[in-house]
Amino acid sequence: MSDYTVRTLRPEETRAASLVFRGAMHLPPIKDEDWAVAQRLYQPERTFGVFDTELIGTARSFDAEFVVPGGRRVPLGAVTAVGVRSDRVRRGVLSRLMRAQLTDLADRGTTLAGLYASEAVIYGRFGYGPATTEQSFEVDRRRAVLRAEVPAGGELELVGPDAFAERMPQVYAAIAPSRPGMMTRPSHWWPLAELHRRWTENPVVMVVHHGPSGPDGYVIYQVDRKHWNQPSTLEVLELVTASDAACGGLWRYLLGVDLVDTIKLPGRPLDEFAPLLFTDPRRCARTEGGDGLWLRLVDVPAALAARTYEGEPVVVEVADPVLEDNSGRYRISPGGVERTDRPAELRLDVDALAMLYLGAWRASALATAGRVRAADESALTRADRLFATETPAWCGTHF
Ligand SMILES: CC(=O)SCCNC(=O)CCNC(=O)[C@H](O)C(C)(C)COP(=O)(O)OP(=O)(O)OC[C@H]1O[C@@H](n2cnc3c(N)ncnc32)[C@H](O)[C@@H]1OP(=O)(O)O
Repeated sequence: MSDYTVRTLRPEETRAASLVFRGAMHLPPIKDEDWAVAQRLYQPERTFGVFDTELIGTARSFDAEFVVPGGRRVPLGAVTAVGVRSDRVRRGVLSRLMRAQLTDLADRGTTLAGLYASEAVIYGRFGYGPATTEQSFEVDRRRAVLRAEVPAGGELELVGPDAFAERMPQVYAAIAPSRPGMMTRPSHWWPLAELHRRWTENPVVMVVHHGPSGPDGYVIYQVDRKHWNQPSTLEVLELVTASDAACGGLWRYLLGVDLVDTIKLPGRPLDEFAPLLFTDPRRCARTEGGDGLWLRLVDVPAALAARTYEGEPVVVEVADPVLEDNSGRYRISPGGVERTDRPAELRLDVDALAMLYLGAWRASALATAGRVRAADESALTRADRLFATETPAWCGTHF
């Protein structure tokens, strides 16, 4: 086994980290003219590197706030840009990075860590579990007709490219994050949106809906139209609405965009209502679905205490081999969460706890898969009720 050094990178080393990550993802290096923007993604002290003779693996995180069931916001470490050089994989480099990063996040008092996984087999062993589910739709724009009852909507504002960088953060902060699973977008996130606009061939368009008390919805999209006689697609990059009028107004707008055949709506929440808006719901067809945000409870007692519950108490024994302080028994009830010596009614690993945490998965389903071990059926029934949520969690922010 090689000797490795694992440490946080200095600002002048982040470009090498970007090169390692992008190489691992089969992406070209960031060009000189874009680096001034890209380097703003790097929150100081938050990029880890693994070295043998040189840098061979990296992972970074940035701070945000995350909405948990019940509406409270907790500190989130948003983990991204994970990559190991292809000639050094499967030698434990990622394992060292994950251990260092999680220990660091715990020392900083972070409650949760979150990431989007390139492959679903990577992060479970480090305590991450798929905690939100997303689905995608395609609207046959030329044949789709809105139902007459859909609200007309209020005033719309087309945000020009010059105003984008200023308006987007304002509008996002005013409307989101509202539902469980959403997160704030700190200064270390916004350069991603700017890089996307620089790198995409098709113009990115933002339209804001104004309600009686200010912005209450927006859509960001781009249209891919290769040639005048080929079908063209409008891809919705973001659609957030906080009122029925905003929803109706923005959908009327989208259907009215000329020269478009198909509207693609990727990464939507499980309770997406778009098909209900059309006289023929099949004109808004579900095309795919799968895992969205992966969560890791970094501080299990703080994370469990932050969300709300309904029903009867249950005693859960959590095993966390990476952050061992989390291991132990917790009595979870609507009145609060406490460590306890009472006998365990459910036993599970910390990655399975992440799958329960936002209500995406039920304890009884995890038990069927052997991921939760229950003393009896009643403990499962109580856990199903305790962790259930009214609104399916959805993040809507990629990083
Ligand atoms: C949040 C994000 O940034 S997602 C992007 C993640 N990055 C990528 O997908 C880029 C391409 N892939 C890579 O860079 C690397 O293969 C990584 C980062 C996924 C894994 O790095 P490695 O250093 O090879 O991982 P490491 O050797 O520590 O593996 C730990 C364990 O996970 C397993 N593992 C790691 N990656 C994979 C994988 N892609 N598929 C299957 N198993 C994997 C290993 O086999 C090992 O299992 P073991 O403990 O049973 O022996």
